[in-house]
This record gives sequence, C-alpha cells and structure tokens, in this order.
Amino acid sequence: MAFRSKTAAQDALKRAVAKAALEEIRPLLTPETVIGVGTGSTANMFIDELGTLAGTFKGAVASSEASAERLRGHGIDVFDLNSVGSMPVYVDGADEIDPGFAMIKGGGAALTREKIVAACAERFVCIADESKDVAVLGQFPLPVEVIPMARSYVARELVKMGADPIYRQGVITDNGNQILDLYDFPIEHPVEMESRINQLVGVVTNGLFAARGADVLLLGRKDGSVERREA
Ligand SMILES: O=C(CO)[C@H](O)[C@H](O)COP(=O)(O)O
Repeated sequence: MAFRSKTAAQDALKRAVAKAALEEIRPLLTPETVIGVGTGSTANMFIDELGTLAGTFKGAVASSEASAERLRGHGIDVFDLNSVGSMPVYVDGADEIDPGFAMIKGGGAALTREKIVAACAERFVCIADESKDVAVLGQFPLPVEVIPMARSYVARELVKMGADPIYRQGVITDNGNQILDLYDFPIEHPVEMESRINQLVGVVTNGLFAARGADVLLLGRKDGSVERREA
C-alpha cells in the first residue's frame, strides 16, 4: 500500500506528531499492554517511533496488513483482535478532522479495520498535520467500502443522496472489498451521515468516524510545534 507523502516539510510535521504520540501513550505501556495501531504515512511514522520501545509492552493490533508487517519489522508482536480484550488506546492518522473531532478516514482503504480496532480502544489519539484540520468535513473524498457485487447498486443509492461516487479502480481492501469515493460532498452532520450511508445494503462501512470520533488530537503545525486538543 503506498501512502501520500507530499513534501519533506509535511513529513517533518508527521514525524513530530508521531513522536508526540509516543510520549502521549508511553505512560500506558506495561508488559501486559496491547495497543491499537492505524494505517497510513503518519501511522507508519508512529510505528517507527513505537519500535524504539519494542519489548517493553506486549504488542499491537494492526488495522491493516501493511501496518502489521511494519510492526513485525520492528520486533513488535501483532495480535489478532479476537484474542485481545479492550485496549487502552488506538493511534491513527486522518484525512480530515473537524472541530467536533469527527474525521474522514480511509484514504489508504483501511477504513473498516480502522473502525473496528478503534471501537475496541478506550481512547482514540488522532495524529495529523495541520492540513487535515478543517471546519467542515468533505473536501477530502469520503470513502465507502462496499461488497463488490453491490457496488453499482450502492453507487446509485448514493447519487440519490446527492453524492458523486467514483469507483477507486484497482483497489481491493484487506477484506476483499471495493471502495467508492464521494467527491465534493460537504458533510454538515457527520453522525447522521455516517449512519445513513452505513444503512445502505451492501455497504460494509464508510470513512466517517463521527459517532466514535477522536478523543485526543495531536496536530503538527508549520512552525514545528505540536498542538494537543482533547475532546
Ligand atoms: O485512514 C487512513 C488509511 O485508511 C489514514 O489514516 C489516512 O488516510 C491518513 O493517511 P496519512 O497519514 O497517510 O495522511
């Protein structure tokens, strides 16, 4: 899976929030702790930071095969979610986050596993550079994961809801499904929209993380600082 990495400056912001996230969760790490780890370029940097503490905590549950592989590469044990109870924290990036801590996620097509792992965690720590901080969600296309045979049906239903779904050609999720991206779809009421889209037959989930948004946002600023916000 290839992730966006637009500029060296943006990478520096992502690296700064990844380091801040490690400090945020460090007090939670004991030899019994399993944490949830997300997917994407920012999450990758967090995994690299987490690797420096490999062996001091039990391990992680990953939200994608790509993250699982990276975690193992750092010597971190990766657990099946079904073998793990509640986790104290889930750390992941976002494509957009609004003032109410609702997010669009799934630019890397890992939205469903991200939502599942996040649901099992007590806290969601979102790590993002300041380009992701928006007043209203929807500049970034909203991903919807669909069962392949339902793709056209779901697309027609989404058009009726005022969306412009585009099939993300060539992408198969880790769950064997496909993605429709909703372009130019401003989302004023994310909790309601998350639920409406999820009710369409054939939708696995959509990339709105609103009913369960972030609890903490670590936002990398252009001046090199990391702003911490708590819901
Ligand atoms: O939801 C995701 C992957 O499915 C990512 O968290 C989101 O796309 C942000 O990625 P990046 O950190 O590369 O900007």
